[in-house]
Amino acid sequence: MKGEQVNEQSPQSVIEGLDFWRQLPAPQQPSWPDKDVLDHVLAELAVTPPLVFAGEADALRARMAAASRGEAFVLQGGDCAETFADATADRIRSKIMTILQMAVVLTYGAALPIVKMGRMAGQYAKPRSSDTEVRDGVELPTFRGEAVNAHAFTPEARTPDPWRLLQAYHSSAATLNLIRAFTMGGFADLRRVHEWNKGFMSNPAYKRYETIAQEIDGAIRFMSAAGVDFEALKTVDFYSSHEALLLDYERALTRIDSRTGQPYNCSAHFLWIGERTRQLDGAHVDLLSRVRNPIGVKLGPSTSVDDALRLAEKLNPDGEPGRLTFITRVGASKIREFLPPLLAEVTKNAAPVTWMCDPMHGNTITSGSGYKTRRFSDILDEVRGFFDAHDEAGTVPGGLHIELTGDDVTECLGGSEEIDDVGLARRYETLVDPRLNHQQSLEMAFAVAEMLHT
Ligand SMILES: O=C[C@H](O)[C@H](O)COP(=O)(O)O
Ligand SMILES: C=C(OP(=O)(O)O)C(=O)O
Ligand SMILES: [Mn+2]
Repeated sequence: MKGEQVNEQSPQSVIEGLDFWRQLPAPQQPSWPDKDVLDHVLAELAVTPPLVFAGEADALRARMAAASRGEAFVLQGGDCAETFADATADRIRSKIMTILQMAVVLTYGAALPIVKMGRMAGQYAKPRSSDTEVRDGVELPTFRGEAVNAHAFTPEARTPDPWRLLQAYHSSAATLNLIRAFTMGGFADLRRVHEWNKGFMSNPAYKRYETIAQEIDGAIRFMSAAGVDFEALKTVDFYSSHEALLLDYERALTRIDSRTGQPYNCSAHFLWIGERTRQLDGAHVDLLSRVRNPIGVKLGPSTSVDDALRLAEKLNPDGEPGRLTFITRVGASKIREFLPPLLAEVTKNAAPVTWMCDPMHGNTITSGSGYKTRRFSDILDEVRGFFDAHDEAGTVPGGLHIELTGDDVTECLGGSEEIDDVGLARRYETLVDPRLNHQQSLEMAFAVAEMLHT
């Protein structure tokens, strides 16, 4: 079949192969009402400048390979669903601050460099459990992320609009521009990030992390006294990522690298395939099998060992280090049974993968008051189960994938500030899944640092 063979292809058949997914089942795609408008928008997108440079994706692949060997640890975090309205300087800054602050704590806990990656600058499309939502007897299409439709519960808002794809591109570009400015322009200075962490620790609610906070402070003082060049620690590498869900968009942003002649998805450095779209013979796996970026696949509780092995074979046939990350997301109650056989068999039969833990998506519950939420304690428990399983298997826990925001929202239950069911109503803002707020995110970093440090 045309375009089926991935390796050893002529440049023309490589390009043709990038459209092979169109012949395959593609779940979770919007029902665009006007195909002509869609085609017009896709043609515009196809000639936009790439958002990332292929060489940056290569650099990230090398960092992910380091994480697979235990020489680095990945922190990937951001909103479940970014919104256009929140692509403001303040909101982007506080998300970056949160991730940088967590990274400093984790650097100390893991005694490893932290690979920093945002679910940012492109996380505008959502897979959903149901195609429609019913409120008071009215049924409308479900909200699928702002690249597709709007959240308001009206027929107009919920009708997919292809122009939103272009808006998602521009919003991603603006976000990435600011991320690059913040992380390269002095804002990320280690001493400054450390001062922010001291501000967090001044809250008595976090007293239990005092020992580790003092140790970090001591380490920074030591570095200073020893004459470490803090100027070199003023900038950080920060990578973008999102779920590669909308295949028309992802295809339009897939470009041939002028250096190598190879295809790269230039919408983000790292793309992942979601739990609902990881079918081995499906369109999502096919398209991502053909680009050179480092990629991830979410693995939920129904994943068999065979599924994982076949995904590894299809997505990383050359066994390239750092190419493939498995992001497990099974829930605190299942992780200790789920992970050991998977780790054993993948380690024995597949090329090395980077293992990450998403402790969010397997722990979603509905609170008594009706909010979609997660318990901080369940989230931490899944992370603990992830580390324990790797410890026992002798494999490497490569990183964490977290839904978080830099704002003071109230979407997840618990944490030392003890957000309870009533408290959720105070500031519940997410359009899809509940996020750790700024404080809960930092608390999580301290708790994980303790796990890693002992
Ligand atoms: O973010 C992940 C999924 O899109 C989300 O959990 C789906 O949620 P739903 O079950 O409310 O559709
Ligand atoms: C859709 C998501 O996750 P999953 O595919 O693991 O359900 C997500 O990361 O927001
Ligand atoms: Mn989510």
